Amino acid sequence: MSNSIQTIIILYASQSGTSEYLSNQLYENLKSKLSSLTIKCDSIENFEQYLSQSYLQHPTLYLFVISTSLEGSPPSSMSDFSDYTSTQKAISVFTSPNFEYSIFGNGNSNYEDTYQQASRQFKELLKSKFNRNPLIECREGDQSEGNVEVECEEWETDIINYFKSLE
Ligand SMILES: Cc1cc2nc3c(=O)[nH]c(=O)nc-3n(C[C@H](O)[C@H](O)[C@H](O)COP(=O)(O)O)c2cc1C
Repeated sequence: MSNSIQTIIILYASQSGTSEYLSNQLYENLKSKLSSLTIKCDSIENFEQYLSQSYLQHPTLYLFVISTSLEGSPPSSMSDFSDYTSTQKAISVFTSPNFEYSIFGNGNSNYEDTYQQASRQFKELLKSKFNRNPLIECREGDQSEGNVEVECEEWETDIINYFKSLE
């Protein structure tokens, strides 16, 4: 299934703009390097528009870019999505054979106990509850290591290489 992906949807959860910025850069770069695909980029607030059966009639790759915020919580823009993950609708989306995903986590390891908590919780949910593995290896950027942009660029390279390898 996954080799016929025609659509990539980037959904970002950002509190103060870093993940939004990374997502917009990713969007521009993927559009120019994977020009035959349909690519969209939006805040995770608008998830319902994209996690829909109309998109999932065909294999679709969802790229989640998720920051961890205060005390390990997800950004406020992700709260409706977090509620949604325990609904019946979400079960049909996350178990759809056309749902493919990867996750980029954005955090700061100075917050030792809650480092990357928001992205890791979502990753764990997809694995343990829905038995789904990422199509492309998930990556994380650590602000305290100053490697957020580099890691995100590596992730972008992995994504591009995946599609180029199918050509
Ligand atoms: C008030 C505050 C609390 C934070 N708490 C955490 C945390 O618990 N765990 C973590 O990994 N990063 C934490 N961070 C780091 C953010 O994830 C990091 O700054 C990220 O780049 C913010 O992304 P955003 O601009 O997309 O919201 C925190 C940052 C701030 C400003």
